[in-house]
Amino acid sequence: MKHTPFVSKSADQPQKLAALKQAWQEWTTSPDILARLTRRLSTTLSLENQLTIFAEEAATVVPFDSLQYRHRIAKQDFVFSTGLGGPHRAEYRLNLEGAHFGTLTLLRRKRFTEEELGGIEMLIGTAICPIRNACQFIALEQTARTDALTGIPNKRALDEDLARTSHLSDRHQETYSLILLDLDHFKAVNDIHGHLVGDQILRLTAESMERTLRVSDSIFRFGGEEFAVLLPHTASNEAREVADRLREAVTNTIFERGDIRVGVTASCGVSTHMQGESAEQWLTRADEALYRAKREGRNQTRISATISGGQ
Ligand SMILES: Nc1nc2c(ncn2[C@@H]2O[C@H](COP(=O)(O)OP(=O)(O)OP(=O)(O)O)[C@@H](O)[C@H]2O)c(=O)[nH]1
Repeated sequence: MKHTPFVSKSADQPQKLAALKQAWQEWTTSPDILARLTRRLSTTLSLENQLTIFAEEAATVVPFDSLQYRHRIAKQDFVFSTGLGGPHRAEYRLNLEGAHFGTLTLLRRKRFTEEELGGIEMLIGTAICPIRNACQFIALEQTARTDALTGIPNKRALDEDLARTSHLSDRHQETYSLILLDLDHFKAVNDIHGHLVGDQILRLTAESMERTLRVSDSIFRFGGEEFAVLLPHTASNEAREVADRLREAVTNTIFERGDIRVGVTASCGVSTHMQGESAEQWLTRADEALYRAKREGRNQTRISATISGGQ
């Protein structure tokens, strides 16, 4: 067990505690803008909230017409903008310890004075560490939602999106379908050609599926050789067509190296969200349909039965 040393009370502890109490009162009620900005920024890791706070506080000392921020985080553009802009701009590249954390621009109809520019720099100097933390938090969240092998969203991302989509489907009576696609006899591919070839086929499969889908559709790596596709505004018949197109794309994806040519087929299970159904129940129905596609010979699509019937 870890030994915790006994800490003796120092004689001046009451004074220290009183000083702490006073510092706390000053900290929480301080009219000092930098203290207030620091305190407010420390309450959130959301980059959007931080930029809103920054804009609010900055506007109290340097009025502006628009604040814009842009940064590319984890391969995605993050853009934030308030107001309508103006011809004069004060633009800052946010750099800290050799890394870049976006570009922040203030726009105004009236020219900025030197004093105002100095003031903005002080505010940015105060905000840059929290902004760096928020950028890194977004990047970490993105990594946690991404499959390392294929670079597409992973099962965690699917679970989150399915829960949100079930909710949306119930609230707005919108039609969402889910496809589970599983490569056929993939174990044999690994056994015959090795795991590295198997990995490459999984990457190629993900790429060709992505190319086949609409921008509004989302693809996930659900498990080892299993993918999921979420289709908004899509009923089961249309989803079956998409599933068949995906299977065709997979079949046409051939791995080639030297004399080796490896192709795979895929089976699909489709389910369309039913009112009141949980994400888990929805996913289970797609999985049952996939199981039927496998059992009935593979390289085919099966649709989960709904109230109006299925096949
Ligand atoms: N190369 C590679 N193989 C994987 C990965 N994840 C899972 N697999 C393999 O995928 C195979 C899945 O095998 P099974 O579950 O028996 O399924 P199957 O051989 O595709 O057969 P059916 O699904 O019934 O058609 C196993 O050999 C796993 O090792 C991966 O990331 N890379």
